[in-house]
Amino acid sequence: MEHDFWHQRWEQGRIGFHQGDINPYLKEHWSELALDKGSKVLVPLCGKSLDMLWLQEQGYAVLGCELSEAACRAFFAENMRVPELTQQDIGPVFSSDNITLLAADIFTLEAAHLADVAAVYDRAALIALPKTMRKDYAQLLIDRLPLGCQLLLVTLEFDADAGPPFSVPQREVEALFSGRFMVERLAEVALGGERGAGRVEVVYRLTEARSAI
Ligand SMILES: C[S@@+](CC[C@H](N)C(=O)[O-])C[C@H]1O[C@@H](n2cnc3c(N)ncnc32)[C@H](O)[C@@H]1O
Repeated sequence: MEHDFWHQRWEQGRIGFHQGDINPYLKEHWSELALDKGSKVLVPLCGKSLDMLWLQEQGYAVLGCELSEAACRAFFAENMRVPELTQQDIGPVFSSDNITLLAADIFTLEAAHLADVAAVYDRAALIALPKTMRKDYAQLLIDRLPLGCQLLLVTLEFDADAGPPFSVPQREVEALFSGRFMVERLAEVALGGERGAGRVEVVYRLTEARSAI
């Protein structure tokens, strides 16, 4: 997906992916990672997701990465926070109350940017990317996340190739991540309604495979 595609979506307010409430799978399954409070959680392709507020309220430090600077600004403005703004090598960085958003292309992140990350929360990140980018994204996480990292991943499955969002079946999740992580399917929920019919949301936990430790 080209950067312009996403910048236009934000400029035009075509952000149907944004949820006005906390993601129910996050609330239900986050505790299954058994992550120590105070740990740092990476939220890739974070948009202005309210899930970041929930994670912070649970006692975690949040590191979001989002291409759109407008989305980063909207996150803080809409949640009544005035962030500190600094410029880093990869782009502007907004921080307030243990939430740091990097307004940057995820593919420019180096291991140093991800130091101390203990877990990743991916909702609508992997499935936002076309196939070749999904490979690069998974490889980036495999190569650059610190040892012992875990992921909570929410995907969509449906019978079509077009996107975003893209359908990412379990066999692809396994192929993408099994080089480092053990993939467990925690839950699946068939969506209803006109937009959801035929779509299944799937929640995975990815933990470091024994052989990688
Ligand atoms: C489908 S939205 C999901 C946003 C968020 N995860 C949520 O649940 O609301 C995908 C987001 O990824 C951002 N994005 C797309 N490509 C990106 C990239 N290469 N690096 C960082 N962010 C990117 C887009 O601007 C968009 O906000």
